[in-house]
Amino acid sequence: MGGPTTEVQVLENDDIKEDSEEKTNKEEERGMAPPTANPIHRSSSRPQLDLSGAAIQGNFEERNPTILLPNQSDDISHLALDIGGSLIKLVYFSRHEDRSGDDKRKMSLNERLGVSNVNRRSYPILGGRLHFVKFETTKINECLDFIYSKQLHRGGMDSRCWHSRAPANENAVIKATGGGAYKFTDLFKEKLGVGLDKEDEMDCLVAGANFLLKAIRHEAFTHIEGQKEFVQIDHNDLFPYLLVNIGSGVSIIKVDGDGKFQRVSGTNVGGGTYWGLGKLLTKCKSFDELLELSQRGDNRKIDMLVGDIYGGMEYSKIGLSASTIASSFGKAISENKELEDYMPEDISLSLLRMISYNIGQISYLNALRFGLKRIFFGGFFIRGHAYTMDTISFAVQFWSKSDAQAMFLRHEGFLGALGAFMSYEKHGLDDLMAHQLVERFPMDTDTGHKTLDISIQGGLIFTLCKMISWMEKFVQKGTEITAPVPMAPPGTTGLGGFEVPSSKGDTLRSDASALNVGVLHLFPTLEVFPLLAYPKTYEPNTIDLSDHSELEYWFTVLSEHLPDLVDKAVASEGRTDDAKRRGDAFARAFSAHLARKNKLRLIDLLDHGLLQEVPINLVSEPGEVMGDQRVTQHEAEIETLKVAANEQQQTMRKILQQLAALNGKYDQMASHYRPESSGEALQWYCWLEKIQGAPYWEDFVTAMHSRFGLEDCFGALAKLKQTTSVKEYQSQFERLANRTDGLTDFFLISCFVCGLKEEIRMDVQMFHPTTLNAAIGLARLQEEQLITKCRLARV
Ligand SMILES: Nc1ncnc2c1ncn2[C@@H]1O[C@H](COP(=O)(O)OP(=O)(O)O)[C@@H](O)[C@H]1O
Ligand SMILES: CC(C)(COP(=O)(O)O)[C@@H](O)C(=O)NCCC(=O)O
Repeated sequence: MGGPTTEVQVLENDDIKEDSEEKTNKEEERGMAPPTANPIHRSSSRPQLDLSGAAIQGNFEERNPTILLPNQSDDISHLALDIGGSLIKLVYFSRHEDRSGDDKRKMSLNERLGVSNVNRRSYPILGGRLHFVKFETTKINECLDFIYSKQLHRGGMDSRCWHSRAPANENAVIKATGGGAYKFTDLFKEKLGVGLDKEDEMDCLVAGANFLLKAIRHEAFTHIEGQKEFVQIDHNDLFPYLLVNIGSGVSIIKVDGDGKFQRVSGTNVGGGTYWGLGKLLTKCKSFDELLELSQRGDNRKIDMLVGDIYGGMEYSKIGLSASTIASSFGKAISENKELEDYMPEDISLSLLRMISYNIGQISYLNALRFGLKRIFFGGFFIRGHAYTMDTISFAVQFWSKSDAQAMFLRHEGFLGALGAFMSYEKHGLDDLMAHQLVERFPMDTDTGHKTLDISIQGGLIFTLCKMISWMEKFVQKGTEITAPVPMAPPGTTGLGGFEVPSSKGDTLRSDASALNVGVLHLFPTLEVFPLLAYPKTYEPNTIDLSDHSELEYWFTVLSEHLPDLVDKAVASEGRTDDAKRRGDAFARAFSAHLARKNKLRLIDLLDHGLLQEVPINLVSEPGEVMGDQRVTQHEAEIETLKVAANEQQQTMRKILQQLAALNGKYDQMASHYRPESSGEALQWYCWLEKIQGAPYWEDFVTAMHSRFGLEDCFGALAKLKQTTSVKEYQSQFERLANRTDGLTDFFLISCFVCGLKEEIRMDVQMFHPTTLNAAIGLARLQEEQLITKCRLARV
């Protein structure tokens, strides 16, 4: 891999194109310092960063997945950098509104209905994501171009539009850590017109690791003999631990708390050594190429084993089997061979094993010094590579006799950059109370709104789409919850023997993965409106808000007095930090709720918990035995959707009743799909309810379909099978997919791949495509190969 060294997790080509087009219109010269801007500034009134409820967005296999910040209300425009010896790491925040590519097609509900969010100014519901991007340090200009094209140094594209006439800020700074923060200060000033506000590298590594370990579920995992298992971290029992950051060099840090740590050791044999030596010895052009080579290598061709020294025997007295490596690269001295006589594959594997094992061993010895049992490994040397992790784990396990455990982090290389990002707000992580706020006020991951609230306002098809998309997320959540969380120490694998490991990391997963399966927290609680004086005797349905002026009145009262209300609530709890945080979260959730002002009863305005808790244990796990058949992941998902849909009947009934109250919304929806049906839908629904009562969801959808002839695109999509060429299948699939809305990429890819002919599907599945385009491309490739094979066979 010579060229594609830039690995961007979320960037889509369209984005680059679009951004740079806009840019060339506005700026004449590429790479010049910007004349005007809304730069990231340093001021005491800087908007607050809210990391509460942070959760990974992406499937379990994805590395460096984006992190959702569902409760981020202030419009922050943070970008932070870690400029290391080998790579530059960027972490930046984007709001949900900052849509790109596909998202732009999907209008927000309010846009569709022409409703403006009146509360936005006082309590904007933003939410957003943390993005993770990396570049080679030697190609720093690409990084500068990226920042420039996205205007990240000025707070992102949107802010530029809003404030394009704002004067330049001479003191604009970006938080940066790593050696490059010193080395490249002038370059950043010259090219982007911003200063680099330097943060200590070790401080940042520790802050980033603590954040991930405390606040992000499914971040840490063990990797033993090819088996990856997530580790549940107990926030209250995290410290002390050993943090080993394997970057160009290796830093070994004993972490005792937030901001409490000591760099206890390090080694200069690290990632830079593997990449540097490997490049010289194999002539590889990129790190990934070197890593890929190792997957086909056999280190015994070049490593000297105990058996080579002991004439095929083991040295059992000191516990060394014949296959134990006695000396890495040792065979090269005793054989009359030149470098060219060795396979680059074998050299790469031997080197990788030597360095990984050595780091694992040194790390354990340091853990032993301080009596630590848990060692977390970060840094981009690891690159999520199975063999590297297995080797490190093996070394720790072997030398500690299974007493210590090696664990890895999904955001392995971004610890420093995350720490720098967090240094914009230097608050302790103990403040965060991870997951708490989001559980109280669950947000929709795409919109930042409460999950089902948004569905209630929408047209029915939109609601249906949202439900399905929501249920997919629910499935994901359910799987997370029901998945076993191993805490037991790993077993031993043998007596010092280091056979050629079975797993060399079969496929090197691309970093540029952008699966969009979010994590929702589905535990809303029904609570009495906080400031009711006499909750027990309050009869909520006394005021009918079908009178528009009544509605306006109550709406104004509730929204205008929201700040006072929150203030009183916070004061009633002694203005503690916790009370303030909860007050703020309540205000945001409640203002979103009020934005749905087409409510008829006061109770609806006051009630911000429509959803009842959904029983999670109904979710079937992939691979679970159903009757005689093991269901595939996809089938399990569909099954789960059905189960979840049935479980939702009661809730759906409520929602449908409310939908009926939203005068004309049915008609909007129906006319959208069949213009001539305008005006009929509400009438039809009233009649339906009259003859059979509020319908169950499935009955309703069926009735709706037969009455208005709406196509069940979702069902059809899930059932669609390839019968002719991939091209034809692709067209059919796209036709149906175009008529749906709100389906996640994960669902679409899964449907597409499952519908492929078996001989094509198997190969496509092997590559775990992370975008629909990739899946289509792979399917076509596989089809071509099959055709060629057939042709050749005939010849
Ligand atoms: N695409 C890549 N290009 C170069 N090195 C990479 C790449 N991916 C992983 N690495 C490995 O990661 C190491 C750098 O890790 P990192 O944590 O970024 O450290 P640093 O801060 O020193 O740059 C490199 O020395 C190399 O071993
Ligand atoms: C100097 C460094 C902290 C720089 O960090 P890096 O860019 O490698 O991530 C690191 O390379 C290191 O800790 N090297 C090991 C030096 C030693 O202890 O021998």
